[in-house]
Formats: sequence, structure tokens, C-alpha cells
Amino acid sequence: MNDIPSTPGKFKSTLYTPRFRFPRVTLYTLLFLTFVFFIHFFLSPPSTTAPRRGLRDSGWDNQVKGSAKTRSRDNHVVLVTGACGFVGAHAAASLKKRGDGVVGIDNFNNYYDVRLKKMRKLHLLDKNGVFVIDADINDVPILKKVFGLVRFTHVLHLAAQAGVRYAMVNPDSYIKSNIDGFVNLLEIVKSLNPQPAVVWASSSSVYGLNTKVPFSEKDRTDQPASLYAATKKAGEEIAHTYNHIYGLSITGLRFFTVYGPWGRPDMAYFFFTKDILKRRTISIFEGPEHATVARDFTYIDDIVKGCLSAIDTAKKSTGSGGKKKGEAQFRIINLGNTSPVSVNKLVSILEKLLKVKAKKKVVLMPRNGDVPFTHANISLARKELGYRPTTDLETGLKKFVKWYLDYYGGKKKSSY
Ligand SMILES: O=C(O)[C@H]1O[C@H](OP(=O)(O)OP(=O)(O)OC[C@H]2O[C@@H](n3ccc(=O)[nH]c3=O)[C@H](O)[C@@H]2O)[C@H](O)[C@@H](O)[C@H]1O
Repeated sequence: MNDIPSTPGKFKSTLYTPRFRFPRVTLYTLLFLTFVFFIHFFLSPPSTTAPRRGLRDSGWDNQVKGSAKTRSRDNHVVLVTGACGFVGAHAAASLKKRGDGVVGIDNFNNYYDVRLKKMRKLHLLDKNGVFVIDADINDVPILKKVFGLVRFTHVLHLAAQAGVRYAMVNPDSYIKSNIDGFVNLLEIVKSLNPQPAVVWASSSSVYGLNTKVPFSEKDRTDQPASLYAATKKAGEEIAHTYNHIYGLSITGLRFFTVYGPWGRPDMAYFFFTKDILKRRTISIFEGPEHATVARDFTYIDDIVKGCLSAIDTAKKSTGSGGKKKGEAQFRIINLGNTSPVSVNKLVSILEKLLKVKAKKKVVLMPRNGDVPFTHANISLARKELGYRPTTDLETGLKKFVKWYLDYYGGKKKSSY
């Protein structure tokens, strides 16, 4: 009976009920803020610059998952970094064509013509259903998001700052991509469960001033001639550390001067072609005492076969969540052509294919990171990967020139 109010409207209770009243000013402020919030939320136009590319893109997750779907019995799901680079685009397309799940990532930097990277994406990747995330490998949140969306079995790490001579112009970019970026990627990969196996691009340039030919993986690689080479060599040591501490399965492939259709415009065979067609003088390097400068030019299709086979023969990583559970595979393998060709010969093949006589000047090789000679011993690649390069320079350049003329044929007035 005690609870029945004695007077209508009043509760007689022993419980203390605080009577709270907003001060008038606070109430008005709250009402005003709520009004502003609703106006902003419902009426403001959608932002055109997401705070971090991709993270707020609602279509992105599904595209990544779709692209990662595998049709092969091996169930390989591969993240390809540098997917719109020369080797990356070809490798990602080949993986997808054979039924692997493939997701690409590329930062589309402007080291060379970005349009070429976009055209590789269009012609080699979009066409084959490879989705490419526009992001840098130093972007931790993006990488974490991608690895959270998809359980990759392999990472084919081809993103890098390439080119030996440019290292004197922009040294920082080599550290950012080839060291920071690589470590960043490995840091994330090592903490995954399960950890994917890593296959990545090292370089013939690690042989530096080595004079013992052909270059074998056992030869010394402690005399780099360029910062590019030094960062690739550092990459090999870093890879070893992550293999040793965390049980990551890692294969480093030492590529020897890769060339072919959709190639890199900073490479000699590419800009020689352009300059010969434009009747500009090209410089042919020679060593001291007129020594011939030569390269073990390797055709892109052979390199791609080597990459795919490295993925297929990669053993599983043994660690998980950052803890090593046993010894893991660690490999470093040359991917070359085993038949060096002089730069002079390269030019004479181009002259024949282009039907234009080159204007040449022979100059002493500048001290800018170049080495006089490369020649791969590929015994290990044969044994480990069943690698057998089949394209000689003349055949490969023929395919390159055909592509070049098709690609640039319609762009006569552009300044490519
Ligand atoms: O195997 C690698 O790991 C590297 O291969 C490639 O480097 P390189 O083998 O040096 O190719 P590239 O520059 O095309 O010069 C070819 C030849 O032309 C000579 N050369 C060059 C320029 C010039 O003006 N004149 C000239 O004679 C020059 O002296 C050389 O003999 C990649 O760029 C590099 O990123 C890396 O992947």
C-alpha cells in the first residue's frame, strides 16, 4: 500500500529517484549538434578521396575474393606484387590462365610511362580476370586487409625499383621498395597462419664484379656495382633471416636481363628500338681496351615458366603466427639464357628487324652501375625447376619488335 500515491500524480516511494534536468543551454547545444550531424550525414555528397585507397571501397572486397578463386587442382592462390610491371603482368596472366587464383597489387609509380603499366593491366590482366589493387607494398593496412580477405598459398613478389643506372639518380626509391617494402611484406607474411610460400625476384646484378663465368649461385656476390644490386643482395640476406627465424619458405630468382613484349622502356633493347626508329644516335658501351659488353638476355616467356615452376616446387612454410615450427625451404636460383650476346649484336639484330641503320657511337662504359658481362649457369634451375629456356635473342626480339610496332604504331605523334 505504501507504493500507492497518496496524491494523484505523485509516487510515494522510499527509493530515491534523482530528478535530472538538462540546463537549457546544454539542451540547445545537443539539439543543434544532432541537427548538424543529420544534415552532414544525409545531405553531404560522397567523398571522392577515400582516406586510404581501397579501404572504404565497398566493391573492392568482392573483386579481390573473386579474383582469388582457383580453378586448378593445385588450389594455388597467389598474390602477385608489382602485377603491372613487365614480369608481373606476364606472370599474373599466366597463373590465372592455368587456373590459379590470382590477386595483383601495384603502386603504378612513374619511374617510367604509367600508361604502359595501365595498358598491361588492360590487355594482360583485366582480360584474364586478374584484379589489381592500386596500392604500395609499404601500405600496412592495405596489405593486412588483403591477407585478411584471402588465404594466399603463395606470394610472387615482383614489386621493386628496377634499373641499375637510375640508382644514382634516385637512391632513396631503391631503399623504399627493395628493402623497406620487402621487409614490410615479409613481416606480414610471417605472422599469418598458415604462412604462404614466397617466390621473389632477385637479380643477376648481385654477381657485380664477379669475373668467374658462367655465374653460379655458389659464386661470390659481395661486390655489387650498383645500389640496385646492393639492395637485391640485401634482399637475399633479409629473405634468409625470415626463413631462418620464422620458417618461411622462400625462393629468390636471379633474373638475367629480361626482355620481350610489354617490356620496360628504361632498358637498352627498348630505348634503342625507339631511338633507331627516330634516327637518333645510340651509345654502345664498351669496356676498357675495347672489351665487349654483353648480356645473357632472357626472354620473358622463359622467365615466366621459371616463376611458375618455382611456385609449383615451393615447399610449404613451416611456421605460423610468427613462430617457426621447423626448417623451411630456402632457395636462390639463376634464371638466365646461358648464351650471352654482345650489345653490338643486339643492335645489329634490331637494325635488321626494324630495317633501319642505327646511328651509333661507341663509348667507354660509364661508371654508373653497369657490369661488363653476365652469363648464367642454370644447372640448379634445371634440377630444381625443370627450367629450359627455349628462346634465342633473335627470335625474342622479333616478337618484341612486332609488339612495339603494333603498340606504338598508332601513336606516331605522342611523346612516348
Ligand atoms: O639482369 C638484371 O638483373 C638486370 O637487367 C637489366 O639491367 P641490364 O642488364 O644492365 O640491362 P640494360 O639496362 O637494358 O642494358 C643492357 C646492356 O646494354 C648496355 N647499354 C645500356 C645503355 C646504353 O645506353 N648503352 C649500352 O650499351 C648495358 O651496358 C648492358 O650491357 C635491368 O635493367 C635491371 O633492372 C636488372 O633486372
